[in-house]
This record gives sequence, structure tokens and C-alpha cells, in this order.
Amino acid sequence: MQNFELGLFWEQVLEDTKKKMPLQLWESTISSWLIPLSVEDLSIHIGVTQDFIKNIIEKNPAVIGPLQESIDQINGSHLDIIIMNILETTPNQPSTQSGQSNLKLYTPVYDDPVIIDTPAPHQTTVSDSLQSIDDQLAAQQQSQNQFGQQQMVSQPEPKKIDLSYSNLIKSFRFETFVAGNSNRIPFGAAQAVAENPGNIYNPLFIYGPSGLGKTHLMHAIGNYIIDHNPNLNVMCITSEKFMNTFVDLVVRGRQGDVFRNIFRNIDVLLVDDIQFLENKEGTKNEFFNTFNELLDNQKQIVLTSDTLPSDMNQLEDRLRSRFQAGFIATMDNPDLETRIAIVKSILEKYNISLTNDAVNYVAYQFSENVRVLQGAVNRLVGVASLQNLTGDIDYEFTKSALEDLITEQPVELLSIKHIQDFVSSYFSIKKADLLGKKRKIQFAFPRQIAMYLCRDLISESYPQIAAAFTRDHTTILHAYEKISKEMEKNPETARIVNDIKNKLNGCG
Ligand SMILES: Nc1ncnc2c1ncn2[C@@H]1O[C@H](COP(=O)(O)OP(=O)(O)OP(=O)(O)O)[C@@H](O)[C@H]1O
Repeated sequence: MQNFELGLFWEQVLEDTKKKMPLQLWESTISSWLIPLSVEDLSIHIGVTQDFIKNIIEKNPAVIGPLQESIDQINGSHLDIIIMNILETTPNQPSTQSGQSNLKLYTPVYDDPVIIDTPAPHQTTVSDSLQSIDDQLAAQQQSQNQFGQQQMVSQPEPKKIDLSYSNLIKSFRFETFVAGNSNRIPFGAAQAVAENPGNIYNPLFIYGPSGLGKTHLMHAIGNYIIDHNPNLNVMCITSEKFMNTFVDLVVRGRQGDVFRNIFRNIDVLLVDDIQFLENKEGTKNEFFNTFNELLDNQKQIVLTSDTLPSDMNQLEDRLRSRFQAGFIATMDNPDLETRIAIVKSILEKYNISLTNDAVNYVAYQFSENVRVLQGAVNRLVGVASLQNLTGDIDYEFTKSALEDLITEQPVELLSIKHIQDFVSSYFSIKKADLLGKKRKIQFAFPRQIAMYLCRDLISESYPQIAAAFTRDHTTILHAYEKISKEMEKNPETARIVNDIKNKLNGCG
């Protein structure tokens, strides 16, 4: 097992299991949930991020059967499958009973699989690796400073590094990104950069909390440029990979020229999670040099970070001011409308549909970030396919399938009744008048707005809204069109409707 490449092995397992199971089931279980961790002795360790996934995989013969078969076939002999919840594993916890064997960790980052050989029993986390790289760097710089030149200590052979491809995730494109109020500015800035690299918003600094789509937007820029401008060299790299490359080539390999040449030839540099460079002294300096050289030559730079440059306390002023010199685009948490659109776009991919109240329920309950929302939809799809559900998934099924993912007090679902109550109190009219037949403007206008919102905000069907207002569905259609046009013509109507929407969404 000395040369065992877990990344390649897993790719074959994915390919093989895909042939053995219904595509939908494969996509919603094996391909999206499992993270290969290591192969030790006679077992393969596979990580998941939630206990229920472990249960679903282990207990379902339609999933565990093909998985076991493929693993054994590709390995050439039987391997016990051990599924573990990686979020419950503490960094220093021994991950093997056997004690001293070498553990191969596969880090599922976007770029090439990284095999990190670490002596068991201590499992190495990404941040451990980063720390140790930085320690080596610091040690080398110390020896350089002390003796004025590089000490001739024996160094391991430099690793051959392939940076000839761009590491872009193909599915992260502008077309697959749902734009809404919370991300319209970064979305627009990203499109502008993609259409005109090097000439506008340089560097583009995409900032926001975890899971809101920063990486997606950055890859979308890269994919767009490659499609429309194939002559440009695009490099997409995590700050961790930048650091590893620097250490391998410059620190261990003493091939600084090679390193600089690689980066000198880039037209578009996309660096994810730049905040990790904040404390890495040597790498930070090299990054500054690379960054300056590219900017001076009008090459495009895009950075993502969950920390604003002004809050990166360890960053030197010269780098901070360089980061701030371009455009900082902030991603906010998506509002309800955008979340509903995201849920629908994920469901489209799976070719599965939910009733409106089920969609609203998911979008309402999982508001933390898009990654969490995606996880909930994937889980729902997984549970539905395991039960061979056909037709629209309804509210009750959705609620029970996602029940244990909801840790806080469930949020009350936005419904037609909720909108009717809110609109009548917003305009200080009685609910009976909102629902009644009086045609005076002070009742008719709020009534039409309420009808419009039931359609626009929670996507209820016209017949359902009609029933709730005891009207014909053509009346609802008319109200919807009237308010839509009125909002375009009259800024005051637009302001009122948006104000109600924000308040209903909990943002006002
Ligand atoms: N507006 C959106 N439309 C469609 N998908 C989205 C959107 N926002 C986020 N996603 C999806 O959510 C997931 C998480 O997004 P992403 O990895 O880009 O987040 P991030 O902000 O870079 O998070 P982190 O800081 O943790 O790296 C991805 O699968 C991405 O495609």
C-alpha cells in the first residue's frame, strides 16, 4: 500500500458506483456526502459530516451494497468500510487501532488531491499542516539571517508541481449562481471583472462569512474567462496551496526562479481564503511580491476572504492598503426570496419538485448560509430517493425529513394568512376589510399588494391565493400584474412593497 493514491482510488470508486446505482440515488448519497479519509491495513475510513448520513448509507443495501462491491473490486481485495462523522473527531484523536502504520489523508480541496503522509497516531489537520509549513519557513529564514546565506542542510527532493491547469470547479458558473439583493453587488462586480479582466476592480476582494458563495463567484470569473478568452492564463489557487507551492519550490527546493516564473506568466490570479496568509510571514512577503508584480503588469487579481483587510491585524499596512486599493465586494446572507430561488435551482438539478409550502419551509428554516441550505435540500432529496418517492414532495414529508437538522426553535412558516395579517396591520385596516369587497382605495390597494406578495414572496399558485381571498383566480392575476407595473412606474409603490417584503423577511 506504499504508493496508494487515495484520491485516484476514490475517483474510480465514484465512477464504478455510478454505474451500479440509479443516478439520482448516487448523486444524493455517495457523490455528495462521502469524503474518503484513509486506507489503513484492511479498512477504508470514510468521513461524513452528520450522523444521519452515516445511518442512511450504512443501513441502505442499495447504497452500501454497490459501495462495498466497488471498493473491493478496485482494491483487488476486501476492505472494511468504516464511516465516521468527521465533525465529531478531535484533531489529536487516534484514528486507527493499529497504532503505528502510516496514515494517508486525502484532503478534498478543489485543486489536486493532496496526500499528506503523517505518522499515526496523531491525525494531521489542515491547520497543523499550515503551521508546520510556516515553522519550516521560519526556521529557514532564521538560518539565512544568521549566516547571511543559505545553510547547506540536506533537504528533501523538491516535489514536482503541476500548476499547468487552473483547478476551476466547472459547475461554479455565473449561470448556476442565484443573484439576489444580498449578493447583487459582488455578482455584478464579478461579471464586470470576467468581461474585462485587468481593467476594472483590481484587485477584486470578495468578502463575506462562510458558505455564502465567495468561492463560487471566484470560480465563475475563472470559468467565464477561460470560455471567452482561452488565451489568458488563469490560475485558481487556495492560499494554502500557494503556501505549499512556495515552501516546496522556494524553501525546500531552492527554486525561487521557477516559482516566480510560474506566477509571472499568469494573466488572472484567483486566490481563495486569503485570510489564512495573514500569519504566515515568509509566504506573506512572497505573496506581496507576486501580487505587486501582477498588478503592475495589469494582470487581474481576485481574492476571497471571510475577514476584511481592515480586520486582518497581522497584515502589514503595505499589503492591507494594496488589498483595499481595488474593490471590496461584500456578500450578505441571502434573503428569503433568494433562498427560495436557490432551493428551486438545486431541485431542478435533481429533477425533483416540492410543493410551494415545502419550498418555503426549507428556505425559511435554513437561513444560516447557502451551504447549510444546500445540505438540507440534499438531505431531503436523499431521503426522498431512498423511499422511492414520486411526485411533489409535500410539506409534512419535508418537515419530518429535516426535523433533526433544526436545532433552534422552528421559525413560523410564512403563509398566505401571515401575509394577510401583516398587510392589514401595516396599513392599519381590519383584516375583514382586506378580505372584503369594499372598493375604496384604502382597502383595494393593500388588498392587491397582499395578493401580489402571496405570489411574489411565497410563490403560491393563483387558485390557492384566490381561495384565500374568496375571489376568482383572474382577479389575483390582475392584481399581480397591476402591482408589478405600478412598482415600475411609481417609486413610492415600489418602496412600500419592498418595505413590507423586507419586514416579512425579517430584515426590516
Ligand atoms: N447565490 C448562490 N447561488 C447558487 N449557489 C450558491 C450561492 N451561494 C452559494 N452557493 C453554493 O453554496 C456552496 C457554498 O458556497 P462557497 O463555497 O462559494 O462559499 P464560500 O463563501 O466560499 O464559503 P467559505 O468561506 O466557507 O469558503 C457552494 O456549493 C455554492 O455553489
